Amino acid sequence: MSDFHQNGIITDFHNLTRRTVEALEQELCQFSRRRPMGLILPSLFSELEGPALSAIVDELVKVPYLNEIVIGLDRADREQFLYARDFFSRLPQHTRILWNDGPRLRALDAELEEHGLGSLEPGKGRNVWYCAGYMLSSGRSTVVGLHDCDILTYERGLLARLMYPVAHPNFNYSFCKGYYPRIAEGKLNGRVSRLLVTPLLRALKTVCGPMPYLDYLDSFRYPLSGEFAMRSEVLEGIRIPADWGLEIGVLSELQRNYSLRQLCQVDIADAYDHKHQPVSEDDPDGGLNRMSLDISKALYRKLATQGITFSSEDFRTLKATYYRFALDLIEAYDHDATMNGLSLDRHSEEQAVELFASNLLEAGNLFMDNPRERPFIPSWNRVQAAVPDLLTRMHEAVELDNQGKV
Ligand SMILES: O=C(O)[C@H](O)COP(=O)(O)O
Repeated sequence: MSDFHQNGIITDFHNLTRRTVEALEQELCQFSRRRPMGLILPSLFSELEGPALSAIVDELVKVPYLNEIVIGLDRADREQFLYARDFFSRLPQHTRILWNDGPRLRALDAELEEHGLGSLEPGKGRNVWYCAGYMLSSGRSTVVGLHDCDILTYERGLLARLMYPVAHPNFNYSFCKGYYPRIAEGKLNGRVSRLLVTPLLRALKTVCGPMPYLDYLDSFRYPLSGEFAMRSEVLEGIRIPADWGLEIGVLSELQRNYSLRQLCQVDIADAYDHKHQPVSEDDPDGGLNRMSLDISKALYRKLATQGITFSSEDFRTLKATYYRFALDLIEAYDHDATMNGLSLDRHSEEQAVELFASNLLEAGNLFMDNPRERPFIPSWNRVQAAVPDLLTRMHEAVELDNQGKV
């Protein structure tokens, strides 16, 4: 049961009374008449074969207020796309699959590249971006939700709670981020969020001095969660990073483009579990190793846009400050876990912190060597200015693919 604390920066929606999903859905059905709702599911083909997605679809079948579901399907060949059509066909909502690797969408991607707007690395960021474009072209939803496809603890109440603050016709929120504790099998998870992002934000406040931007990011209880809901116009204006900086990038764009009174977060689950990536100490291109590099670079780039300059000495100071904050937090997490009858492997937590600390320096070097590196995908506003009919053609391409003309 959560408390009712408000952090004074963004509004926090708690779960104080455990309302039933049916009660929430009844209201959402009414809201949907004024604010039609859609859902984006960024998925890898491999997730169709994993343990989570089939159960997620079983829950979505029962959701009565959604107008459309758009699935972005990555890493699928023709047979796999056809299998996916079958897999999602039991959804009663208006459902479309974006076959990102199919010839039609590939051709549009190549066209964007010719305009200097493409050449994006495949990944969740790019997948979400294309789904957003499709949603804009379909015009069916004014409120759009998004969640990962590897959630093992999925219940449709999670979606209802995520959509509610943005869907309520009398509320003026443009964006809502979900939060939850990542706990499973008696363990505290969420390693990058707990051991990198939180202590890094606090260290940056010490090294760079107080900044509203850092307080804002730190006010999110789970800044890396992949679950959010927004008004559809948000999709047109934001520039999303294509790499693991996606979540930090989205939050940063929201702070730039909206008043804080239009942003909120919501408690969406008592416990959340998903597919865990390895730390990958020896592979800077994989697992949490890569994630921590991308996130650190995303933060440095954003701070640079706020007028902060960094030198090598600053990165060394940041590393030392971060390390101290992170060790103190491990102690707090450990004690909290103990009282809750959970466990925490302090040795592997400290090993992860050592890796993240050295990645802060590495990310600093990469940032200084190549400050112009921009993993950002252009906003849809810009794409529409450059290629005005692209969204219409993308809509047609998706329709043909979904009719099975492949
Ligand atoms: O949210 C996070 O911190 C990362 O996605 C890692 O999560 P995990 O430790 O639960 O795998």
